[in-house]
Amino acid sequence: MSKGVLLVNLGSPDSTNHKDVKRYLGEFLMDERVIDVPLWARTLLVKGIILNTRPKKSAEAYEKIWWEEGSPLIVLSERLQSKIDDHTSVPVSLAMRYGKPSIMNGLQELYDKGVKEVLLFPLYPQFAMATTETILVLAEEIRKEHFPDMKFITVPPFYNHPDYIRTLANSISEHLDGKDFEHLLFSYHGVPERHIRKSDVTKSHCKIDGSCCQTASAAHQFCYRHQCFETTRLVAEYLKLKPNTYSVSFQSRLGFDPWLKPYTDRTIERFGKQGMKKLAVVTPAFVSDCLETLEEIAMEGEEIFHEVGGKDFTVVPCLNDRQEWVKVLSRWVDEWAHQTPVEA
Ligand SMILES: C=CC1=C(C)c2cc3[nH]c(cc4nc(cc5[nH]c(cc1n2)c(C)c5CCC(=O)O)C(CCC(=O)O)=C4C)c(C)c3C=C
Ligand SMILES: [Fe+2]
Ligand SMILES: [Fe+2]
Repeated sequence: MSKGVLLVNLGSPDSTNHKDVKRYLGEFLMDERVIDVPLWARTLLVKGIILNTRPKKSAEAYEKIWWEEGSPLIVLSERLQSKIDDHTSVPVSLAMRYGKPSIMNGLQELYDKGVKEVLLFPLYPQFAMATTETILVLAEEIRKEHFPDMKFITVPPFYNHPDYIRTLANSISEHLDGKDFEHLLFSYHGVPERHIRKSDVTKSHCKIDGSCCQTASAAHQFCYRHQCFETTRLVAEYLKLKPNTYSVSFQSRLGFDPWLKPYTDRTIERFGKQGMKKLAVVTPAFVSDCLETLEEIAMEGEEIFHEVGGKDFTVVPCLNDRQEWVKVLSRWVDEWAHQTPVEA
């Protein structure tokens, strides 16, 4: 059976104009796995409130980070896809969960090349209902309706995979080489605490307290918080970071519900107020630089740190199309592509 790969990332608006940003945010936030309330409440919240105010603020933010070629997230994802495609023996396509290129188009592109077995590859190291799960659910709906003879295999979250940990650790040490910093902050995209409880397959493990994520449980296969802590622990171990020289925080909170804590903005502020002068930040929930890393961390985060007396603020770029990362992903793809199927 002919094989191919579909890399899937989050997506961006088509441009920074208000109409495009509003359309993109509408599609994103009306996803029941992103704002997980009943349809009537989501419609009221998103169309009645958020879309009246947020697009202006978001468009201004996108304006600050937009490249001549387009959205950094899309451009960087395209570069990654093109390099993996060059390094592997099977066709590799790219899709976005929201906006363009769509998952439908990505699957069609592979189908037109004769692909019948697709490696679905969500570009998220850690599992979340708002990222990995929503991609898999939509892709399956499209498959059933349009490509019933296609078969899917899914790449699981790779938050603790030794290749990913090594690549991330090498990228951190390379970017911080020769830089004198007091603390390394691992800032992950946040999610509402409710999402963690919803994804708990045991229905009783995730208490979101000091210890649940460190106590072995079947829940951790789908626990975003556990997986963020594990990525951090393994990278810290690899880099031999000393205790208290690194920590975890969660960024990009939206709305009034409790999200995973501690919040990144408040953490940066606290560090500065405590007299810290040199802070480094890495954002391992994102494989490609995007609005959340280039604007929220590199611009807003730096401003907060400076306002409270901090001096050096260093941001480690995402893995993007880094050579070591391209090699790792290409090897994962080729290992899958050359597996001989086990006869039933
Ligand atoms: C309201 C809920 C949101 C949840 C839950 C959420 C989870 C989540 N998101 C990412 C990755 C990205 N998010 C990005 C932008 C972004 N995220 C939200 C909201 C939620 N995200 C909004 C409203 C936006 C748009 C921008 C804004 O108005 O602030 C991006 C950047 C996209 C880009 O074009 O650059 C990424 C990437 C993860 C990994 C995640 C859960 C783990
Ligand atoms: Fe987000
Ligand atoms: Fe947990």
